[in-house]
Amino acid sequence: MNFQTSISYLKGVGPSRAKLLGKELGIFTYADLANFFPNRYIDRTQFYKIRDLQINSADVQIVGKITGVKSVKQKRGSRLVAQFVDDTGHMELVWFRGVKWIQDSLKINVPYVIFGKVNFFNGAFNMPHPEMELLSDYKKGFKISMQPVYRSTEVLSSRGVSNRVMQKMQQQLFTETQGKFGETLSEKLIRDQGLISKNEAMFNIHFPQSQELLTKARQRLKFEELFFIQLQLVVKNLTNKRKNKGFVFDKIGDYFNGFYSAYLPFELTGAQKKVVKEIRMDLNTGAQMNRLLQGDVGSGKTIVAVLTMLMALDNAYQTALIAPTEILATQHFNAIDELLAPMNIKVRLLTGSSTVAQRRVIHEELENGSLHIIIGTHAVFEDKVLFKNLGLAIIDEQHRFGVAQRAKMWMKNDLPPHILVMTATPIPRTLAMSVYGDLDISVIDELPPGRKTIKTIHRFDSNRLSVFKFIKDEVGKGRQVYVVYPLIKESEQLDYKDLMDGYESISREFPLPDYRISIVHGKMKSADKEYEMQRFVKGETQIMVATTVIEVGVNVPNASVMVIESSERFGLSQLHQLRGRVGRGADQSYCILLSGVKLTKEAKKRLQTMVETNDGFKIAEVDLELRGPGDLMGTQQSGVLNLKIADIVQDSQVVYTARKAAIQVAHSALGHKDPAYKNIWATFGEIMKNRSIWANIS
Ligand SMILES: Nc1ncnc2c1ncn2[C@@H]1O[C@H](COP(=O)(O)OP(=O)(O)OP(=O)(O)O)[C@@H](O)[C@H]1O
Repeated sequence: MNFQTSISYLKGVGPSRAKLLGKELGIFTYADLANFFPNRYIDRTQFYKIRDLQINSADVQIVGKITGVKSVKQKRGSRLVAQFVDDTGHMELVWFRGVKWIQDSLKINVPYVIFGKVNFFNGAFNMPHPEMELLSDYKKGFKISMQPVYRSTEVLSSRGVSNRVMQKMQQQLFTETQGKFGETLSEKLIRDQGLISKNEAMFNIHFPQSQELLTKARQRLKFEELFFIQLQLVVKNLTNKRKNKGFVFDKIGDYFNGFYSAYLPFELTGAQKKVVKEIRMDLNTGAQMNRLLQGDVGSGKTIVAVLTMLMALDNAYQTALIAPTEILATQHFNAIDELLAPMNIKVRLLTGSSTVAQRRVIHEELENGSLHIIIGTHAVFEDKVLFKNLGLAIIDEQHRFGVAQRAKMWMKNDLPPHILVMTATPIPRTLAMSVYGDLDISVIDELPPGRKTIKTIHRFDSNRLSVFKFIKDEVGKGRQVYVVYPLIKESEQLDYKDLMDGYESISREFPLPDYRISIVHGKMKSADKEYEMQRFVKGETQIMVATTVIEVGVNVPNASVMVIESSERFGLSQLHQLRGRVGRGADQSYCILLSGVKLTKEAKKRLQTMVETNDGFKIAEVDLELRGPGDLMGTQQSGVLNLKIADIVQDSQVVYTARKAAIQVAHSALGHKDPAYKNIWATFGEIMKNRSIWANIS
């Protein structure tokens, strides 16, 4: 027997229960069972007397005997009622399910320990479906000061795996294995982090000997869990650096210097400079860059992208910039083309709407190398698109591109291009560390100077007229305004109706010829969308009515008001992204959140957070608290976050320390003399399976 042995061999389990455990709880082996931790504990140090019972007392434990059992017919089926007594009084135990089976198994006049919730009915106390065990068995079990409660056993208790059965299986496991798990952390790490040993932690998590030991057990297991996640990510990052050789961009030449000295439209912020430096260092190491660039909305990522492209150009390499939507790709193209206009650099746009003739030219120029920068959507990923020498791929908005697509970029050349992923959706640091821990991360944590904080106001729908009045005043001052409607897949039709109704009422309120209105939504042809967008960008229209297609990246500095309709239906990061469409110029900007009066607790918190802060990272933290990490990152990455005991929000401090420790251990493993680590890169999977090996490294 070892910990990889099938659970069906554990005494008392057998094939059919093993199947149930596997299917419902993912427990296949001894190790799986041992790592199936309780999710809460009940104090079972206390024993009650029947005399002291009160109505609705929960978690009551009593020692007594059954004096008689009868089954009572009721409308449907029957219920089983047992008389239960101790030396102070009597009460009833009641069952509504499994009557026959329970009736046969109950023993009369033998001491039991019963546990459960107490009700009062027909002048007597009763306990429905008590957990019960013969006192003699109870005394034989492991001593514990708190009773563990295992997740999901409620669902399975009617199928033979009650909490009590789960506890018994754990006891059996600890008896058979003597609870010898093998240490997975080094002595030094255990000492430095003030942890208890693996065996002690595992025992106390299932059989807490005291509150103090339980706390320590949880600490130890949380650290271990986060440590091994970080270790995997850190090793993956180091492995990639070794394995994925990259182009060496060692020249900073005329393109970069020429642009920087003559055409940079503004002084870079300190944060932008820092990030450019980080990227420059990456490009020069001989390894492929895999860097995530996080910057809040409007923090100025575009210029960083441009400077990186110029580094590629100075070393005679091409660049591809890929955006998730056509609007965004077009906008990037316009911005970058304009920035680079005075330079002798060829930039082109490739999207789903590019014509066959345009594509032909682009394909040709990319292949012969005369095209320096291609900006586009997924169309750039197509197999037909070949590059002469793609040296850099910049990917905007990581969330919307699968990692597979990222990998596909690599196949376009002998060596993979350097990769810079940009995201305007701030991710809390702990989450970024856990999900993107294999990437290097840069953060632009400073906004360009002179930005005025956007004033955010929450108003109920009934105040719409005063909001219209406000819009009129702003438009009167020459500003432009967005009015955004939600578009949720499930109620798409209704949403479109809301949008069109809204458009109509705004058209009535803001009539021609004084006002001109654009409308953009997902059902329009992309050429029409583009046309409407451009009218707004050029200032030909003053109001833009839209769905969330404008969520990311749209840059119209003259727009100073963002009105969000039904704002209670948006997620926090979406609200923040939308708000980021204003406040991009020198004027005071406003975000008005309209909502109904009835708000859920969470919706209230979201709107309140928006009113209180403009800081994307703070907003991301609240979002993480409200939604949990799985939801935040989408199912795609939730695997990494499928944590057994740690919690990325609550245990953020542990994430930091675990990462620090993992970096140290990974580097030590690299320099380790033992042959087991010699080729750590190749054998990592094996070393992860047998985690005890890591206990030898510090
Ligand atoms: N250092 C700077 N000083 C002054 N203005 C700047 C600076 N950096 C960027 N800007 C300006 O700030 C605005 C926002 O920059 P940019 O579009 O690059 O933001 P972003 O990070 O891409 O934001 P988003 O993700 O919201 O599009 C642009 O108008 C840009 O010209």
